[in-house]
Amino acid sequence: MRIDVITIFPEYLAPLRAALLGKAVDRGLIEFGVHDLRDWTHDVHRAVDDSPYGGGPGMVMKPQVWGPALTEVCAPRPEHEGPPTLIVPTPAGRRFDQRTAEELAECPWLVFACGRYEGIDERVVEDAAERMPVRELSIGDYVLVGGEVAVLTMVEAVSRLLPGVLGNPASAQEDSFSDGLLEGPSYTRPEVWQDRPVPEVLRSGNHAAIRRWRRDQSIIRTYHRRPDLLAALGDDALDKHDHRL
Ligand SMILES: Nc1c(O)cccc1[N+](=O)[O-]
Repeated sequence: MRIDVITIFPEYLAPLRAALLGKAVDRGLIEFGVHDLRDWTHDVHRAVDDSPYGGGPGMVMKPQVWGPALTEVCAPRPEHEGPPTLIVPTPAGRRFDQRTAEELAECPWLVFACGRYEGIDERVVEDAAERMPVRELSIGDYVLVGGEVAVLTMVEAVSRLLPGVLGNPASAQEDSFSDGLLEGPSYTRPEVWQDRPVPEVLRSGNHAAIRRWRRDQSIIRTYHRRPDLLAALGDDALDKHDHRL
């Protein structure tokens, strides 16, 4: 997979080359390109924004800067048959969740456009959508200063699903949300800590009972913390177990 990021703060994306992702890059599983949006400015102040039409607070990012940047960064590449998928992190986007991460993990080439201030002139996305798939995505209902943190979040959630990136591929299948439920509690040694024992079933060696206990704990935790996820699952997904919530 190739991932390009366009931003006015390239240094914000340094974590992409650290730890797990850095190893994936070293092993050729992911190719990163980080681009400074100001490289496509033409004035002495290297301005990337201007005041909004219609008035209002804040500034809007200029189409005359974003347009050429996207044209160049998204230009056809010999190693890719088609155009990239353009991802625009925005509080006004559709929710980015595990299913979205799974969909994006199937894309051979992603380009992330990091907006700042009040966002990017709407015509930039309209124009890009005539040449490539565009997805405006939100990682949550809160206000950030820009899209860079959202890009780091999405890139990690997507990259860990790529074959070979995680040491144990099974963990990508068993973690929270992979089956629509929250992950239940986890324990490790010692057997007793602060007079708190590890649940006996986990030490029983009875793998069927352990699977059942873990499933019940996931359902109970999801019921108390994220009932919206349970509602989305529907009854048939929960009928496998006789459980007490
Ligand atoms: N929430 C937010 C924001 O305030 C600014 C850029 C991106 C996002 N987001 O992806 O959720």
